[in-house]
Parts: sequence; C-alpha cells; structure tokens
Amino acid sequence: MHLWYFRTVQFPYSIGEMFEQSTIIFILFFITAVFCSFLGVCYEYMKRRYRYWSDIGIPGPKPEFIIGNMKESLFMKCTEPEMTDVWYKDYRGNPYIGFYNLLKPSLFIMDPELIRKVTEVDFNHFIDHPSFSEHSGSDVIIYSLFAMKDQVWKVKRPIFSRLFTPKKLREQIEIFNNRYSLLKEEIENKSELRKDTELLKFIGRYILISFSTILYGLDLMKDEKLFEDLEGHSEKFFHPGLHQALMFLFYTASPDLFNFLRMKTFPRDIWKYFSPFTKELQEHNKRLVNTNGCNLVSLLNQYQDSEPASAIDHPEAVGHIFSFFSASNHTTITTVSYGLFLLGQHPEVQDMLREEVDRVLKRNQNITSENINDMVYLDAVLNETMRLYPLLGVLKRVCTKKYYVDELLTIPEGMDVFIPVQALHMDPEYFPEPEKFHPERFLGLEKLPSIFMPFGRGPRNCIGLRMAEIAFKIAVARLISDYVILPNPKSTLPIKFDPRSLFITCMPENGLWVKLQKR
Ligand code: HEM
Repeated sequence: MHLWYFRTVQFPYSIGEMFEQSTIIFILFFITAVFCSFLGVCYEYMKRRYRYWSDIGIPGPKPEFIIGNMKESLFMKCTEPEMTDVWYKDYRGNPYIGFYNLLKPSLFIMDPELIRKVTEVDFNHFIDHPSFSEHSGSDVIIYSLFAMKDQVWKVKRPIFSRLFTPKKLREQIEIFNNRYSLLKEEIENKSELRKDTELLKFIGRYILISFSTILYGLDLMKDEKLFEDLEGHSEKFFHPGLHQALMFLFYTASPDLFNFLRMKTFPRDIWKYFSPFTKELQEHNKRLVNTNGCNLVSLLNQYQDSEPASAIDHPEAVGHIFSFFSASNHTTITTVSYGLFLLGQHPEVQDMLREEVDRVLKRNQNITSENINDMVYLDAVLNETMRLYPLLGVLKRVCTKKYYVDELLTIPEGMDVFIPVQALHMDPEYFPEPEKFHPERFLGLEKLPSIFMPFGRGPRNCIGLRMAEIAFKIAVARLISDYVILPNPKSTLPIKFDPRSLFITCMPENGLWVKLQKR
C-alpha cells in the first residue's frame, strides 16, 4: 500500500503534473548516469593524458587531477621559479624532465647544451614565446613584440632594434644623466625620505620619467596627472586582480575555447586608456617639425602606411606603446632597486664600488658612453644583482617545428619548453656559494657562464637590455657617488617574493627599504 501510495501521488508543481513519480525517478537516474559517464570519460581522458611522459619513459613529477604539476604556483603558494627549483633539485643529472601545465604535457630542460640549442643554435624550431591568445581585437598584449609569432616577429623585431643603436644609446645616457637631478632633488627636499627609502617607489619615478622621454618623447615632469595615469596602468599589468588571474588560468587550460569565446587576458580598461593615448601621441609626433631622430612613436608613424608585411596599424601601435612601456619600467625599476638594496646590505662591496666610481667619474662628472665601460666593478655588481634576482626566473619557448633531441625524445610542434633560469643561477656547480652577493665572480677572463641569462637568450632575448644596463649603471653610480646606502630593518635578507606578481617572478612582497646618508 505504501508503494502504491508513492507511485500514484501527484506533484503539485508543473513537472509533477506532467509525469508520474516513477518517470521522474527514471529521468533523474538517467541524468545521473549520463553525468557519471561524462565524469568517467573525463577521468579516463586525463589519466591517459597524464601518461604522456611515463609512456615514453621520461621522468618528471607526478601530476594531480586537472591541475597537473602547477598546484603551488596556481594557488599562489610560491612563485613559478620557486616551484620549478624543486624539480631542478629533485631531478638533477637529467638533461630534461616532463611535466604537465594543467593538462598540457610540457618540457623542462636543464642541460646547458640543450638550452643553448633551443635558444640559439636551433632557434628556428623554437621561435615563439608561449601563452598568448592569437585572436585579434582589443587584448592589448597580443600586439606586443613579446607575443608576436614566427614570421611576423621576424619582420617586426629589426624595426624596433633601431631604438637601441649605439647613437640612440648615447642619447639615452644623456637623458638618464639629466633626469638624475630629479632624484637628487627629491632626496634633498624630503629629509624623511632619507630615513626610510622604499626603493621601488623612489627609483620608479626616475625610471618612468626617463623612459617616457626616451620612448614617447614626453616630459612627465610637467604633467603629474599623466604620470599618475601611466604609473597606475603599469601597476595593473604587473599586479593583476583575481579576474585577470582567472582569465590567464582559463587561457592556459583551454586556449582554443578562450579564443573562440573572444575573451581577454588583460583588463579592458588598459585598452580603453592606451588606444586614445596612442592616437594622441602619434598625432602630436606628426605635428612636430623637427623630430630629430627616432623614438618609439616616430617609428610607429613611419610604418603606419608601409607595405603590408611590416605595416603597423592602430591596434598594433597600441600594443607596442603599452608593452614597451610595461616591459621596460617595472623590470628596470626592480633591478636597480635590488642593486641598491644589496649594496646597503654589503657595505664592503659598496665601498669598493664607490672607490671605482670616484676614480672614473672624478666626483660629479657625468657618465658618458666612454667612461661607462671603464667601470668594470659596476658591471660586475649589475650582473651579480641579476644573477640573484633574475626577473623572469623561468624562460619559455614553444616548439614551432618538430625537434629531435635523442632516441627517447622528439619534441612535437606546439609543446611548451621551460628553461629554469633562477635554478641555474643558484646552482653551486656553476656559481660556488650561490646565496652570497659576490660581484667578483663576474670579474676576470671567464666572465659570464653560458647559463647566465637574466635578459633571456638568443635572437629572442630582451631587446632593451642595453638601455636597462645604462639605466642601472647611471642610477647606481650617481647615487653612491652622492650618498651612503645603509640597511633598513624594514627589509632584511632573504627577501620573500610575491607569488601574485604575474610577470616579474622575484617581486619583493614588502618592498625594498634602505636609508640614505649624504656623503
Ligand atoms: C632590467 C631590466 C630588464 C630585464 C631583466 C628584462 C628581461 C627580459 C627577458 C628575460 C625577456 C625574455 C627574453 C627571452 O625570452 O629570451 C625580455 C623580453 C623583452 N624585453 Fe626586456 N628586460 C628588461 C628591460 C627592458 C627594456 C628597458 C625594454 C625596452 C625598452 C625591454 C623590452 C623587452 C621586449 C620588447 C621583449 C620581447 C622581445 C622579443 O620577444 O623579441 N626590456 N626582457
């Protein structure tokens, strides 16, 4: 009777009016069965995918369901290089290992000779950087040189190399020298600044103003509002919100679906700001009677109507204006700040450097393209700073053409290849006592070991490296010529890196603090 009652009872709702309870139970059962089967198929698919490396006998860390081997960096427990440092130590002696970037089998190469082949000798098989969507539209970063692919990149890179000729670098030295007065003025006017100097902010202003003059021909000293706008947008790029982090995650997991849905990896307001800004810069540059050589904006104008292969249309111009600005600023600011911070922590190195700077510059004399190369210890300090704090702790390439490595491994087209810069820089086999700040290791005949790659490596390395080196050398040499850098208890070694920072993998979590004392 009970059963009969339940079978015949009617639901007072619309579904109940249409179906008997037994039918509803059947439908629910059917949906559950379909759902379970779907999960089963997904599980089987993942299991098979996660056998990619073990099936061909290549070692690597064990993947976890859906997230593969990216757990720590995905959940922001640590930075990507900190995560891969563990693999480097665990699998030492192997030329390469396999891992899973979420569901995607990817390769991690550790052998210096293989790294040389991938980045230099056989570069034609590994031309591209991975991880950027390819659809057109207003996703600002896809038009950057960094994201450009294959043939397009080959045509565009030489265009922008014209910004870094020896003549241009000489002009840049002059601009950095002139803008240094800004920095000094700020220190002189604000006594509290000398007691507590947060380097990233303090150096940031100097670099941003200098780079805007060099790249855009702008004088930000006269326009505080523009300075704040540009600083704010640059900040967004390097400290993305949760939304952007999720977009990147989605993109990594399924680039095809991401592109199909025409989603964006970067906040739309960056585009909204930089699109009219670029137009204005280009129009202003066209109106100038005497442009006197080239900067980024005049280059963009020059190629606006050139032949199709090299033409730079508006969306692409926006990409370059934004990406050159972002790629140059935070990277250089962070490196200069680390250099000064390390000098504050190591007074003996600072004294030696000051002795060299005083000797070469004879106090208060400007840095020139001639005397800059006489400061060899300064060069060593720069290299040692970047060895300890490489801004991209993991370099990445995509295999663009199938590549035979050995009888075990042929890298298929489309596979991402990771190169552990930070781990190599901290390997005692190449750099004895790697934790120590010891610029002397870069002096002498055997200058740079081939695994030293703070600016990347091969034809796809950093296009602005000379400009960054000049900025570092002028800021550091002139500051220590005027001030003594003292440690500040607000920052001590070891520095904790911010795992939320998207591109710079060694961004200090709580800034870099020093004190400054007039000499
Ligand atoms: C200390 C400062 C800097 C560091 C540490 C740095 C580091 C890097 C690294 C590691 C790469 C990737 C290289 C590779 O994949 O092999 C790169 C690419 C790039 N950098 Fe820099 N960079 C710095 C400053 C600059 C400056 C000042 C500019 C421009 C004015 C710049 C523009 C670029 C561009 C456009 C790319 C992409 C190049 C391409 O794909 O062809 N960078 N940088």
